[in-house]
Amino acid sequence: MSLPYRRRLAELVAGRGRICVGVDPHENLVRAWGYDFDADGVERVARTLVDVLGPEVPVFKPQAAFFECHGPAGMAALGRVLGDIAQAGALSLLDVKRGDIGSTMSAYARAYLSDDAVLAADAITVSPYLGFGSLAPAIELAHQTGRGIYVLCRTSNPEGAGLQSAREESGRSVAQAVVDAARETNEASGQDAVGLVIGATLETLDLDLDGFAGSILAPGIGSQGGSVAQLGRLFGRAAEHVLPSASRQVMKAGPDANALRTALDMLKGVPTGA
Ligand SMILES: O=C(O)c1cc(=O)[nH]c(=O)n1[C@@H]1O[C@H](COP(=O)(O)O)[C@@H](O)[C@H]1O
Repeated sequence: MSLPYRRRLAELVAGRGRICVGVDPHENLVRAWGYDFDADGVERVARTLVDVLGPEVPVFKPQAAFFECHGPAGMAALGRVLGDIAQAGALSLLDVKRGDIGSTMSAYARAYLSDDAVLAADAITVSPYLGFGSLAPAIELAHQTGRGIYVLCRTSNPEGAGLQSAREESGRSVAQAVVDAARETNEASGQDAVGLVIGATLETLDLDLDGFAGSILAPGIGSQGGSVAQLGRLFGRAAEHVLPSASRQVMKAGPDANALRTALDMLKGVPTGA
């Protein structure tokens, strides 16, 4: 087993800064970079991005959807992108948002979190809305292989609030139940392999994150209106665990390498909140 994900992340963030760059080759972006929107175009954009920014970025988050929509050729391209990320010494957080009954979840876990997986990543995004307990096979494999999972908690999109802020009979919100289950899992394992996804677009934090020591992915920077400068105010003491994530905000600067580096520099410098 390699070092636990949380520890590898902390070491990389200490050296490269606290930022996650999303690899989301949208059709309009791929065309603006001068390519057709096919498996080849998506691969060129993604691999150029990783090639240019690789040494300065601790975590890349490829969005699987943009590769999956090109079928087997797109999936093969995704495999090469994951390989490039590893070559650059960065971590790959594959955004697949998987979630299913436990027996099926174990196959998804095997697809991304086992050492011999074709699409092995350092971490994946998962959905807890079939019940946090249904994620157990992914959590178990992540612990075994030193990988991580990020559990959707309070997402950046406006449609998420109704479901995620709904209350249990006890009065606790559904999203808070996710936080509590993640915290308990981390405390029991001592690995902090379970992270949370909490959107940078939230007006206020309607969650108690005290004692949560896993990584908190905060997508929604830039194109969705969130800003790195606001994260200290939004997350307070938990800000030290926050990994802000931006995709289009960086990628739209390409394909010029200097422009990509400038866009990345503008995103770095997250307040610690400590
Ligand atoms: O899990 C995610 O990464 C995610 C969660 C969330 O709450 N909101 C969210 O936007 N995302 C993903 O983060 C990326 C956002 O892209 P940009 O808006 O271009 O930075 C997309 O790949 C989304 O699927």
